[in-house]
Formats: sequence, C-alpha cells, structure tokens
Amino acid sequence: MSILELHNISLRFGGVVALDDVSLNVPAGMTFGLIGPNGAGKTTLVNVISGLIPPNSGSMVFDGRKDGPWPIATSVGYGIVRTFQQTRAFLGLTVRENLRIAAAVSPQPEMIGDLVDACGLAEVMDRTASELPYAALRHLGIALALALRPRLLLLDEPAVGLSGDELERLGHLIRRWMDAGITILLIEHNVRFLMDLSDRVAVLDRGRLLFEGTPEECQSNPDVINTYLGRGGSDVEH
Ligand SMILES: Nc1ncnc2c1ncn2[C@@H]1O[C@H](COP(=O)(O)OP(=O)(O)OP(=O)(O)O)[C@@H](O)[C@H]1O
Repeated sequence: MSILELHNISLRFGGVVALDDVSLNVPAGMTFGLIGPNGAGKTTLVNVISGLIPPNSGSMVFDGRKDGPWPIATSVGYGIVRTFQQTRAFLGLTVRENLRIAAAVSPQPEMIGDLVDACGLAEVMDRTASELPYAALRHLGIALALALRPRLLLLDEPAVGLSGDELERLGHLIRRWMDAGITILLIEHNVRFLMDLSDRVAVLDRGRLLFEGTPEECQSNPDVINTYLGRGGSDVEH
C-alpha cells in the first residue's frame, strides 16, 4: 500500500519548469531514494510534499486522504517531517535546550533519551549548537525531526559533508528507523550510500520523472546511466 501518491505534479518558477507532470507512489514502510542531477527538482518536490510550496497543478494523497496539495500545518499533522540541506536548529541554544523544545512538542517525549543515544549526542549535550562539529549538528537536525515521530521522513541530502565513521553512523540510524516502520524519502548525491539503503529508487531529470524501480534496475538503466550515473553521479559526495 502507498503512504504517499503524487499525481501529475507540475511547478514553475517563472520560466523555469522545476517539476513537470511528476507522478509517483511511495510504498508504506519503504525507503525510497530520489536522485538526479543538480537542478533536477528533487528539493522542490520535497518542498511540495511538505507543504512549503504549492504546485501549479496536480494532486497528492497521504495514507488515503485525497486532500493534497496541502499546507504545511496539514502535512505536519499527517506526520510528514523533513530535514533541510542546511540544518535547522536553535543555533544559540545548547543541544540539551534544543531537545527540551523538541520534547515539548513531541507526541512521545520519553523517546528523546533514546534519540540522544542513537544520534550520538550524549557527549555534546551542553555545547551550543553553533559550536558543534559539522556531523554532530547534522545529527542534531535529524534528532529534532525524529522527535516529531514522523510517519514519512523526508531526508534532503543528509550525508553531505560526512565521510567514514560518520557516514556509517548515519546509515545505521536510517536502518533503525526503517526497522521501526518509518517510511523514508531519501535525497542523496552519494549514490552508493543511497542505493545500499533504498528499496526503490526514482530519478528526476529537468523536472521529469526519468525512471522508477529497484536499485539494481536503476543502476543498469541506459537512460539513467546517460543522464546521471555515467557522468560521475555515483561518486559525487558534495
Ligand atoms: N525559489 C526558487 N525560485 C526560482 N527558481 C527556483 C527556486 N527553487 C528552485 N528553483 C529552480 O528549480 C529547479 C529545480 O531546483 P531544485 O533545487 O529542486 O533541484 P535539485 O534537484 O534539488 O538540485 P540540487 O541537487 O542541486 O539540490 C532549478 O532550475 C532551480 O534553479
């Protein structure tokens, strides 16, 4: 069963067609990878799903509710939660204070302690967010998103700037949420990382859906290789 259905979503910014008649089904409980060249429309699609930007046309269904496109308040109520390429946290506050605020709005505040451990934040609880090492700040952003107990978690390039152990930790974290039944839409230029985690993959190119299928099918699809993977997409880790 699909938790999210997108039907013929189009969005223009002036003369730029950012999304061109995109239709997609995201199955419940799966990790769904979304890749494509720079400017393909990936972040714009996440902005539409999370209610940040209304599309010009098209409709969306979440868990059987046929009322999309929806405003951001509705998407939050549905349990659609996103992270941003630039981590959103209260930078002047400590990690502990950030998490206290998250606990105040969390439907399950007792899980914050578990999130602290899972996201590796225990040793930086009293540090100001603005002073955190890059990887810890990204993990804080993810912990804040998870505190909202998402049903659909939209991760926009969570691996940017991470390598080695940090990347491995993020992979473990994502697998944990997959095991907990959270549906994940993962945008990532680190294609190896994305293919390892995803059950299905979609490819956007200049706003259009170029491909949708399994990671194996994706990596052997000639159109995907021509437009993205063959141009070094699998090694881009910016
Ligand atoms: N607020 C905006 N105003 C005008 N044009 C925009 C805006 N946001 C995105 N665009 C344009 O829409 C297109 C899709 O951009 P988008 O950021 O969704 O691509 P992307 O696939 O996420 O790229 P990247 O991998 O570089 O993050 C691009 O041509 C971009 O310049």
